[in-house]
Amino acid sequence: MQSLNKVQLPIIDFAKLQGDEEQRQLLINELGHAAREVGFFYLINHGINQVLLDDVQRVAKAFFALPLDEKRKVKMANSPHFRGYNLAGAEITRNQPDHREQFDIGAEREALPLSDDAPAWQRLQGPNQWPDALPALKTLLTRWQQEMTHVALELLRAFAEALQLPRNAFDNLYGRYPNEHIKLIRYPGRADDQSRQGVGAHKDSGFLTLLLQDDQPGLEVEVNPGEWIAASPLPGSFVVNIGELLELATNGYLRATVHRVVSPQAQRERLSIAFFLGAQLDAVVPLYPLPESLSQLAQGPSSDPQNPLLRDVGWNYLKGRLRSHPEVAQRFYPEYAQQ
Ligand SMILES: O=C(O)CCC(=O)C(=O)O
Ligand SMILES: [Fe+2]
Repeated sequence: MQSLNKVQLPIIDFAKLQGDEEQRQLLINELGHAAREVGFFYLINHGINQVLLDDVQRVAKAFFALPLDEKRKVKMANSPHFRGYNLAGAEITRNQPDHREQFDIGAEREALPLSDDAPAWQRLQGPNQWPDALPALKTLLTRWQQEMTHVALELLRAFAEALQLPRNAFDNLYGRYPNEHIKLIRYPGRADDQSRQGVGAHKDSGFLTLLLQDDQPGLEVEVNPGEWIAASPLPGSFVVNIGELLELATNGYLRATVHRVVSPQAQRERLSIAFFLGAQLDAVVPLYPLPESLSQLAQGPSSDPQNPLLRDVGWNYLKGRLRSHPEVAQRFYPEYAQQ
């Protein structure tokens, strides 16, 4: 393990996208390299106001500080749409509990009226659960979701350019209804003799993830098999990583890199806010025709054999949610919980 506080991942300066043509090209090349070689990078000058970053972190902290009773009123186990609060230890990655407490929201939409033959993933759409005890949470996270979607989509278009595809190549995949997902996460400190799995090693399932972390280390990235480096906190930045949908869409040319979080030491805690940009639930991920110079480097998506990828976005997303949240699975999706 190398120094925990050194910044070792590439840094992408998003302001260059607004610069002259030379700067734009530079940024697009850097982005292509970062995504291909590491699959993780810091995004700086992303355009989201520091006041909003601070407000969202503050309200997330205030949420976790609510009495347990208030948090339980919005527990995820009540929601067929996988929205709401989970106690630390409730989520499972690689068959082990994750020691993190979390609050999930998604795109705020009405649940679909379901016919008997509707695919189960249609139940993923629906309203969020908001705590009455903290009305600012809804206001701030709704704004956060809008602004983050904007940044993520601009980034995705820059990715398309880096792949020498038309700028709007991915537009019809996320379509008018991108499947956004926000997770507020608190990692409690753990004693040395306890499991330190904050979240177990995994790939993210969507297109892109943008993560706002506080000043506590813990996030680690597997840059080569068995070689982990720290994604140390870099103030004002987002840590961005590629999800499985982009890996799938590029036949593995882009990497969805495995990562994990190691719990803080006892008496500490770590707070992070993840924004996952997914595709429209009814989309099917095609294989995009990359130019020869890129496609010859693509080796196929290196899917986790324990967790094969599906091109049908809704099914792929549902599969991930069922695996992570067995309580919701058993209550609302019993026919799939058995499998
Ligand atoms: O909290 C973090 O730093 C990372 C969280 C993460 O990887 C995830 O929730 O998918
Ligand atoms: Fe992740």
